[in-house]
Amino acid sequence: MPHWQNSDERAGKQHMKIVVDENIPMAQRCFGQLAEVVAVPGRDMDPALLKDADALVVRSITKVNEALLSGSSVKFVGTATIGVDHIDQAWLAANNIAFTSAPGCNARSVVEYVVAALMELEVIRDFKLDGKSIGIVGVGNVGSRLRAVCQSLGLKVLACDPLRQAAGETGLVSSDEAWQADIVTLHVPYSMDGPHATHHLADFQRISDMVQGGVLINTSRGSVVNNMGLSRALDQRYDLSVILDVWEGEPFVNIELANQVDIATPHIAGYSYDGKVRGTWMIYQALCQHFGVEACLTEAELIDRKLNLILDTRPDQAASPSCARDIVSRIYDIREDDLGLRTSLQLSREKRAFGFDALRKHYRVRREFPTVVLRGIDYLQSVMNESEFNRLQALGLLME
Ligand SMILES: NC(=O)c1ccc[n+]([C@@H]2O[C@H](COP(=O)([O-])OP(=O)(O)OC[C@H]3O[C@@H](n4cnc5c(N)ncnc54)[C@H](O)[C@@H]3O)[C@@H](O)[C@H]2O)c1
Ligand SMILES: O=C(O)[C@H](O)[C@H](O)COP(=O)(O)O
Repeated sequence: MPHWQNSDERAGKQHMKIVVDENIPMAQRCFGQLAEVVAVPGRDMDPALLKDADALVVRSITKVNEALLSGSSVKFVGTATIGVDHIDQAWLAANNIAFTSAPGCNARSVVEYVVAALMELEVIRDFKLDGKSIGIVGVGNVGSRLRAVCQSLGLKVLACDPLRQAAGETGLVSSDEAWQADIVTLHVPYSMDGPHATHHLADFQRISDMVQGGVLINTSRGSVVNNMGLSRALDQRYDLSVILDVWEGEPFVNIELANQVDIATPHIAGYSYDGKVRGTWMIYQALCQHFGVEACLTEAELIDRKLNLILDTRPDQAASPSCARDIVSRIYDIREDDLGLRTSLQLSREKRAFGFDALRKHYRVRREFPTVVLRGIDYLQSVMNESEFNRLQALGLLME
């Protein structure tokens, strides 16, 4: 395999062109080894730009289909995301264009979003996580990781996934059972066809039938929840709490609905720094393989060590934490995302969509819990009650 490491060899490869979404971190570092990299906003990808390109690497906002690629020289498409509903995979296959996504790349980030949201709910609502049941709908990369964390947190997990059940996986419940849990969280791909289509999986009736004081969380795709149906249900069910990261019609957000829900964020559940870098790296690996080049960068090499996070919790350091949420919010403060979206919704109608995109484009560095070193663990154990300390232990932080 060629291994283009020196600049002469790289220069010889400049005839290849890779078009990438400008919001893909480390794109130049990874793909620049192979080709000329042209970075553009994901919503501005057009056929003229792609006509002479060899590869295209997108995120979820670019629809990749015949209209975009017909007549182009693109032979490889990658999406640095988990979701693939923006890709016409059948058309790509029929036209001999290789395709790869980044399964699981930001799954941990979504899990941490859900945990942070539930801990926040304990502050903003009359809600206590202890002793609750959680229905996890969809037990793939995100759902299975979430199940493990929820079990460590002592929640009763009711996981449902009819496709996995049909394939013989045990320990799953029916959809109806999962929807009777205190908390219902959706982790399914978006699909409009087939027996397990997820379009409007959560509709007015499903939501209206939730248990008293129930919590609904959607981090999958906006249209998995019928947004109008949810809004109508909430008109009658003030007792329900809702956390929405994804919206029908993004980058537009239904303002009335946003005002009804407890936590509203701009599709950033998967936006950990680690998850994004991992997504780029996975596509880089696949692209190297496709073009017969040896991948010479490791995932770890892409992580900027200056961004490593050490939290010292001892009394002479920052304010003393009394509960797990105090620590979680220092690593990932979900209120910043909620406030950002709500502030953007006060912009004029024309600017709101730009506001949504801008929040995502300029997203802060958010590290995943297992990369964070937590110092002063003996001290924490002495100041926290046992159940809070146990919660903290369930989160996978590196404790010293
Ligand atoms: N908000 C974000 O930032 C963010 C980040 C990552 C992923 N996502 C979304 O979350 C989705 C799930 O991610 P994942 O990595 O777990 O995907 P995955 O493909 O690994 O798992 C999805 C699971 O859902 C199951 N499923 C399919 N239809 C179902 C149905 N009708 N009822 C119950 N289960 C069903 C599948 O069998 C599969 O096990 C992605 O497709 C993506 O759209 C959003
Ligand atoms: O499917 C995914 O991986 C996520 O929804 C992803 O984080 C969305 O981010 P985007 O591609 O829109 O930047």
